[in-house]
Amino acid sequence: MAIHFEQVSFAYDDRSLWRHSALENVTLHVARGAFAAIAGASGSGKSTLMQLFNGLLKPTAGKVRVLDVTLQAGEKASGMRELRRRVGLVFQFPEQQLFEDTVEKDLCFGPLNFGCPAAEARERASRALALVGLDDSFLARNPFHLSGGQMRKVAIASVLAMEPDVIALDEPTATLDPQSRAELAGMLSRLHREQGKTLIVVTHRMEEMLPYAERWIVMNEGRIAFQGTPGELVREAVRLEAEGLKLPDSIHCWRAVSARFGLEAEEPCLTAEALAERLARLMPRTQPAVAGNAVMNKAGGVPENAAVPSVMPGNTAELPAVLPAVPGTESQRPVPAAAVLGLGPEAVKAKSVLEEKTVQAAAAGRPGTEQAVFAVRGAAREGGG
Ligand SMILES: Nc1ncnc2c1ncn2[C@@H]1O[C@H](COP(=O)(O)OP(=O)(O)OP(=O)(O)O)[C@@H](O)[C@H]1O
Repeated sequence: MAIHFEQVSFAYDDRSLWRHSALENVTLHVARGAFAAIAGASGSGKSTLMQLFNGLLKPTAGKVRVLDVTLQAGEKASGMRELRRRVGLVFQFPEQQLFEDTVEKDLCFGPLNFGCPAAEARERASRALALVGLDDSFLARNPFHLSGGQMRKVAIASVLAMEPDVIALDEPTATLDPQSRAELAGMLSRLHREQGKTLIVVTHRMEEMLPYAERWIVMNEGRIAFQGTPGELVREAVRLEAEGLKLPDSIHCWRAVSARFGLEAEEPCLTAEALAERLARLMPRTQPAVAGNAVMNKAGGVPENAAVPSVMPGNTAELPAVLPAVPGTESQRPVPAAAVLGLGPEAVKAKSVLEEKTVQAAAAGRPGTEQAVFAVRGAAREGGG
């Protein structure tokens, strides 16, 4: 186990008049090599939790075990320096911690500080930069002359240069533009897959990490509201929303689709690609190549005069080959998949992660067609998502 918390509580300014309890009775575990995500409302204790991972904060009650170091409330711990090297924390806006006049100096700072010889520190700097997808030409550049996304990557590389076993990042994609956010999320996933690092990402954009995180921890007012797999998260969705957690639309969309087609026991499809492939497999085997070319009205809803087929499990032949276009509307956006599938009122909850995405789903083994092309778009909900 990389991280194990046993009934951990933490209070800022403990034993003072200003005592503020941030964590209460938290028991959690993250396996070695896992990709975990921590979600929860602002102030729910996510950043505090993260700072307990490398002993930056110590529990005021309970026991924290990280790798082979135990931090017990009220006891002095040994091995803290090594723990800080092995568990790298990337704080919000890490680029604010860059301070040298070249990227190379910034990347070498940590390793040199931990006694690494200069030549090895430079090798590590180059390797860390490659891991975040930047080449050696960046080494000589001034970090303050880079784009926001590049600075963020360099700041993450400066933690990677320490070659930690566990990396915890607090809102790594905050304030980045959509393309840099997607790039960074993909880069973290690669780091986890190819380097076998234990990765823990604090996020309030759950949808960004849903394709990657295999374990979720949800905080609510300093307590654990949920921990488990994405499938378990979907099953607990109603309770979590009742407790005030806003869940991403991809979860609503899968709940609606899985309830409609009796797929609740399956692993959830929480990305547009996975959902499109699953929908492709619902298609009848003899279906010709399909293009969902119906259009939406301006509000993004289902056109009133669009035929909404009734599709039941085992009765998928009723899916129309080509969805009807609606005259007199300007939009040429694809019709909402959820509504086309006859999901009715549930689909209203499913504004899309799938939005604006046309997905090619392989439909292997289907006579007569090599690919079913789905123009997939979830039903729009004003202000949702
Ligand atoms: N240095 C501090 N001193 C006193 N209280 C603090 C301190 N840092 C955080 N807190 C309080 O502890 C609680 C948990 O804060 P924390 O920053 O861990 O939440 P969070 O879930 O990470 O929030 P956010 O998503 O806004 O970053 C909050 O009530 C916060 O006000």
